[in-house]
Amino acid sequence: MAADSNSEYTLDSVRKALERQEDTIIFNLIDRAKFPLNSHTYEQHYATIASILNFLFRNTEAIQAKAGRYKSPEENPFFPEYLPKSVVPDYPFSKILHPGAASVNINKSIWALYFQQLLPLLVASGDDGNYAQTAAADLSLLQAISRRIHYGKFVAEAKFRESPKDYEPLICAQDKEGLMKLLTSERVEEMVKKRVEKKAMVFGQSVSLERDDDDKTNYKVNPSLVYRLYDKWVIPLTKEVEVQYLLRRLD
Ligand SMILES: C=C(O[C@@H]1C=C(C(=O)O)C=C[C@H]1O)C(=O)O
Repeated sequence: MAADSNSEYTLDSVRKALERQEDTIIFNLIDRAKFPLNSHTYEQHYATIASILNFLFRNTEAIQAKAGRYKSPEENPFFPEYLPKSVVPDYPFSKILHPGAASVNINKSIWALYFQQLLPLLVASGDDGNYAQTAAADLSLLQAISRRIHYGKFVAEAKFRESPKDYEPLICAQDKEGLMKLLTSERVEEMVKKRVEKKAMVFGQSVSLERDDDDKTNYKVNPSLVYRLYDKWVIPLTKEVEVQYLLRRLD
């Protein structure tokens, strides 16, 4: 989002940015689902690297860090302990978030959920030998999911600015449950889940030039899985980021 000025920064503008990120996540789900599980990608078969995934992920993050990716407050690395310094000048991003935002990074939880719970539901079993391409698809999808979840920092800041007097007492009391209750909007959550399910139907349908009606039964990714992805992981983890950010907001 990188609002050009704080005046453009509202809960509505943040929600519009979250909506736009849905497209990126769904197309990355479609891309990963092109490959079977390709478990070889994740196993240690080589003396010099932990796995093809690990090798590609750490080196890609390192290159992207040198190009300045993680200077953006919207980006959070999976392996921050291995990142080289950026070689490009800093971009003057709007100072929207409280400095404590930099210490909020739940990518280790996202990584575990992705490989233990989501991936087995997303892909077919099997091996087609495309291990580097599979790892690249995992990387892109994990970065898209992580970006969306950590956008919770911007959501939380917008909510705090809208009603600081509601949030300050809960932050002072470090009341996680109270903060979670105050920031939750079940109406918005249900709308988000239904919208991503519908997008999965639209983006994932097979388009035919021979038939007038496109095939609306064979989707590239199961729309109900996308609903479940948001319901069980993306939304709860976004709210966890919101709470963690708010707990530090008055530091
Ligand atoms: C992101 C927000 O905060 C919470 C998380 C939501 C989500 O992850 O989609 C939606 C509504 C809220 O419960 C929001 O209010 O828009």
